[in-house]
Amino acid sequence: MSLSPASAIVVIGAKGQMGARFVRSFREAGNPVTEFDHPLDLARLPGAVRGAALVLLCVPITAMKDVVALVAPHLTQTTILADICSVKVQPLRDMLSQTTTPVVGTHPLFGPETLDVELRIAVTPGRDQEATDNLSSCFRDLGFSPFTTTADEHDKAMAYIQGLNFVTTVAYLCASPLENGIERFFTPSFGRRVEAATKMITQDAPLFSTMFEANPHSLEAVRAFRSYLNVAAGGDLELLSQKALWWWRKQHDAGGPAS
Ligand SMILES: O=C(O)C(=O)C[C@]1(C(=O)O)C=C[C@@H](O)C=C1
Repeated sequence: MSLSPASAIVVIGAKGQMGARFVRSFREAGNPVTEFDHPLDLARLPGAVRGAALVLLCVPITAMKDVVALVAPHLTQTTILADICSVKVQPLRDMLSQTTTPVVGTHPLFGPETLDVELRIAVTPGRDQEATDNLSSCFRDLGFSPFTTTADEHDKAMAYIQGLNFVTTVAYLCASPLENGIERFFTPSFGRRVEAATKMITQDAPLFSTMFEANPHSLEAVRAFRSYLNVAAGGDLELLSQKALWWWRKQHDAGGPAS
């Protein structure tokens, strides 16, 4: 069954910031949306799930297993179960192990307030290719830009894009002297770095810590970073700078960065 503006949608975690964003998008497209949040209304849940074309789990990764256990008995062969967690290997495992019906993993690569940029969503097939295709085309109709990947490729990339971004930012700020009056020495480029880190550290730190723990590639990313810090400690910044230039040259290069 393909998803259309007439399809009934259930959003669990609807009062969370991302859940609320998806509720709004589906409603604007005309979809009837039934909202659930913590604590789950177990009297309403079975009927809503049975009549839904899509059950979208917008719950923390730590709650995934328990929430899937409550939803799974009411899923039908025509209902797609999907999540929006920032890692994909573990949530897909939680969904697949407790169901026999269509499953799709997704990760919106933006925040609840992101506007004015391409809103990309990583989509990782779980069970039933048609469900992946349907959900991707539904996201496209809502104005998002979905692309398909595997759970492992996703988690590996996000260990660097999100995990290492967080780890290196907190470690860098901790390593910098925490002294009153240091603001006097701020340069524009350092100011931009602190500004870019503000939401991550002041609001999203628990989210990033949870992602780090749940991503199987986190430690390998930290070790890779540490090996480059060792090169810096040996003084070879020329080598590091040359290698880092790959990020700006990669449009022209066929391969990856020179090792
Ligand atoms: O709020 C933002 O602007 C975000 O980008 C949020 C952000 C991120 O910082 O990486 C946080 C978690 C999601 O998995 C995706 C994006």
